[in-house]
Amino acid sequence: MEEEIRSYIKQYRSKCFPFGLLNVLTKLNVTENSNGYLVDVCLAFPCFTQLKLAIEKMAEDLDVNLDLKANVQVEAVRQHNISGVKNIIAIASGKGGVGKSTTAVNIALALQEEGARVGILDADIYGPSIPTMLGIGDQKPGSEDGKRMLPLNGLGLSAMSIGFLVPDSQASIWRGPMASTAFTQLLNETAWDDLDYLLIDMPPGTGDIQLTLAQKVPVAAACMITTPQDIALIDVRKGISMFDKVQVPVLGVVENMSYHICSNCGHESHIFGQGGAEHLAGEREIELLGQIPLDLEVRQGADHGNSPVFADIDSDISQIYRRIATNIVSDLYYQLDWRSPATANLSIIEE
Ligand SMILES: Nc1ncnc2c1ncn2[C@@H]1O[C@H](COP(=O)(O)OP(=O)(O)OP(=O)(O)O)[C@@H](O)[C@H]1O
Repeated sequence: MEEEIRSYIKQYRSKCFPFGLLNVLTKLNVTENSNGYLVDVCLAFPCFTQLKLAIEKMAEDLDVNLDLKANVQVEAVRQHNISGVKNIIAIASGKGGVGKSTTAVNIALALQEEGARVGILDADIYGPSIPTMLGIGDQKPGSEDGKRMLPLNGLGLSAMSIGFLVPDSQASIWRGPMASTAFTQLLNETAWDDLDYLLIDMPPGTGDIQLTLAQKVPVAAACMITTPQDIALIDVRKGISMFDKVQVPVLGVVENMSYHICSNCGHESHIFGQGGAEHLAGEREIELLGQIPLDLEVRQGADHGNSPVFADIDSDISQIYRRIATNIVSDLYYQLDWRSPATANLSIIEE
């Protein structure tokens, strides 16, 4: 039976494991136990939900009782000198107010649920909202060595924001160079603690500040957030071009406020339009990473520092964020070893 289990794992394929489940395992031990068999694995990226589905299917197909033990060991896809962080992912939007910060927080929480160590850095110098969204707006970071700040912890995430350090009114008068210096200081002078992923909540827009950040920070990849509205999609195209310019791969686009489901009758309405992000993804050959509904609990969570992803990991909305989070990190794993300029070992010859 041990051999049957191993060969099942080798041939198991799904959207999350297109090259087989074995391809993403850095450890696989199968041993008999009192219940049946124990499958003990180590994953190369966080995807507990998809792994559990695979193991459940295997137990059914092989008609055997299986226990699962899993952990995650993520590698850096790009070399850099930010200590305590393996992979930096920029969460960006062209237009303001599309729900970028809310989505960044919920994706970070979903990644955490899927088995990763995750941090979030609020680069929105002019309107830092991460402290409020994580319910830690009234806290101040300390320091152990007098040199680097300790990140604060909100809903299990390591977090740093200019909002912890200076009043909003002070940061809002900073000019471009001052704002980007403040941000790079925040990134470099925080004692990040062995994070698999640091998500950067980028300031909205595609101006000089955003360009400088994209250039200065060793970002492994970017992920764009948009609403289905034409005006947001126009700006997100500019954002993608900006990342192209600085050779940061854009993994895909997340459509936020994609639809709304009426809590009384279940009718689905497309308040901000329909099909826009899908069209954009096709046009720019990037992935549509997922579609998030306009949801009351998402809004309440963001306002009160308690996300629905944290409150109920099995709810429908949690599953949507978890799927998006897994799509992002699996893309990073499968694609970036050859797409990232820092790790590329292919040369493309134009004919
Ligand atoms: N899926 C959603 N469902 C309901 N409300 C949402 C959703 N996403 C975001 N919101 C709400 O929309 C508002 C704007 O969200 P958020 O602050 O995340 O946007 P942003 O793009 O980061 O803004 P800014 O450009 O100012 O940084 C917030 O009140 C948030 O609660």
